[in-house]
Amino acid sequence: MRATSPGQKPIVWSIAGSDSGGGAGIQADLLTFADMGCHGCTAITANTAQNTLEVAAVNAVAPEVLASQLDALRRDLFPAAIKIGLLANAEQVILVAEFLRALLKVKQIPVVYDPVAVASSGGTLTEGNIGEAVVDHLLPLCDLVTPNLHELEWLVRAAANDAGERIKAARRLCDRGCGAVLVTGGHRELVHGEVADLLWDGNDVDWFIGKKIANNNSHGTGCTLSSAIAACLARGYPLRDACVVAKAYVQRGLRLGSAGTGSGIAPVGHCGWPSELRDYPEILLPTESRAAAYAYTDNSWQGAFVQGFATPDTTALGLYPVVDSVAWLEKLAALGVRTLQLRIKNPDENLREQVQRAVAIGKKYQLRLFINDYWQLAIDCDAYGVHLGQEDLRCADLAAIKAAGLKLGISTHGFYELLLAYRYRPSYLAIGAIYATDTKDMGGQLQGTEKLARMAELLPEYPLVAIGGINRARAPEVLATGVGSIAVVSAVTKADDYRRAVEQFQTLMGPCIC
Ligand SMILES: Cc1ncc(COP(=O)(O)OP(=O)(O)O)c(N)n1
Ligand SMILES: Cc1nc(C(=O)O)sc1CCOP(=O)(O)O
Ligand SMILES: [Mg+2]
Repeated sequence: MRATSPGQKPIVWSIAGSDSGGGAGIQADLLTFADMGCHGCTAITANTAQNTLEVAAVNAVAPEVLASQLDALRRDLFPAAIKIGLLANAEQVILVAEFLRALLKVKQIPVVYDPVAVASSGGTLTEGNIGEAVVDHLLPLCDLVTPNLHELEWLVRAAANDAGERIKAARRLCDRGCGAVLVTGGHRELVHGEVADLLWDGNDVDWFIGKKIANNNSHGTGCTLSSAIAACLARGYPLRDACVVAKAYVQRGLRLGSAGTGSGIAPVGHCGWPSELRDYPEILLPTESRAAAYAYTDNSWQGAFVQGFATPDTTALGLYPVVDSVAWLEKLAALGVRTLQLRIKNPDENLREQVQRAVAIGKKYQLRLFINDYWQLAIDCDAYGVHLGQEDLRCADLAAIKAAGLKLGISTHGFYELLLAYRYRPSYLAIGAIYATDTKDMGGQLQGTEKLARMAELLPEYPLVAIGGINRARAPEVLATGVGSIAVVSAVTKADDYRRAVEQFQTLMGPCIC
């Protein structure tokens, strides 16, 4: 992973309380920002006297003390994201809301609010009930609010026990004006052994499911989660990617942290970027049977949930040109290219015949030939494999694709989609767009090689394909991330000399995997 010099680190503010025990609050936030490659700044709202057993005192700072910290930061260290934690009284809530309102007029910055009111040791942290001030003044300024179940119930004044109640409460909170709500489920399991967090973004439900870890080092998990999300947002991650990476960071801290610090609930560990897949949550799919326990229904998802598609003969699929005609397939197959895709976006009445001819060429040259989009035709024509996008997963008959023995490749754009697609255990996972491309409008969903390397690190043995804006000059940087295949459209089909382009890629990747 490339080191980032201090000057390049995104700045993240934490407006929160100090935990003298070093487990939660500002202390946890700064450790988290550092682990996630951000520079942390703080505006301290309260000086809490805490250890792992109790909250002995809260000691809110005076409004002018809080305001002077915020003003100093605004003048020099403008943030890329803000995390808000403990606000000790209604006056502080209103002060922070007014400050934010002015700041957000200068520039839109993601704001993540962890509505801390009660410490994990059970001690109350606020002076009086600040719930009304929070809902009226602060929520409308927040992009994400991250309550645990107690905090959710406190803010909406309703029970949030079963899955249906949680979804309803999250929707009600979101209706008060915040962008999204992430409800952490650590306190009550819906399915034994599973810690499920619920994301409601105003339109869709998502459940992120982690394995329960029975260690006694969970102090500061809420602060750490919200700080990790803020850090990821500061780094430009989309919301869902930020949530799953942050959940993995906390899971890693629970797994690797030390349970022996203090004699009560020990601090969660801060153990660096989550580089192991086992810490990442499973994305719940509405088609799987346990979705009922999470009240997760979505009629736009059809078909059965199936896992485990045919594995290719190698994890390194090599140079992978994506072309729009049978003629291109034949020309490239003749040059020794082994992995190819037929991607016809404007089909005419001859589509079936084109797929049949493509499959025949595939068999003649023993290609790993994937048919894009047309999974039914691919099955009918006995193709080697099919490539599907995220939207296709809702309606394609994946059970039929698997039963027919076809290989399945799935497109992904970021951590969330990667984890979602991985649930199916497809034959390969494509990650894009790595760079800007003129071939397809990717709506700015660019991954870059740093993120690609993070994703490749999670799945070291899995067939991974990088796609989007890759040319001969960029290929070494892409291959250095650990992916075994590069998919290209224009670098081959728009090359002045496609033979030379293929030869150059083959030289780079080695003939054995092409
Ligand atoms: C190898 C590879 N990766 C990604 C894509 C994109 O597929 P999809 O998201 O289905 O988009 P379209 O190609 O259908 O526009 C791909 N085709 N191949
Ligand atoms: C078809 C396609 N899918 C992408 C994805 O990220 O899913 S990027 C892409 C275009 C790739 O073309 P080129 O090599 O010319 O940039
Ligand atoms: Mg497609």
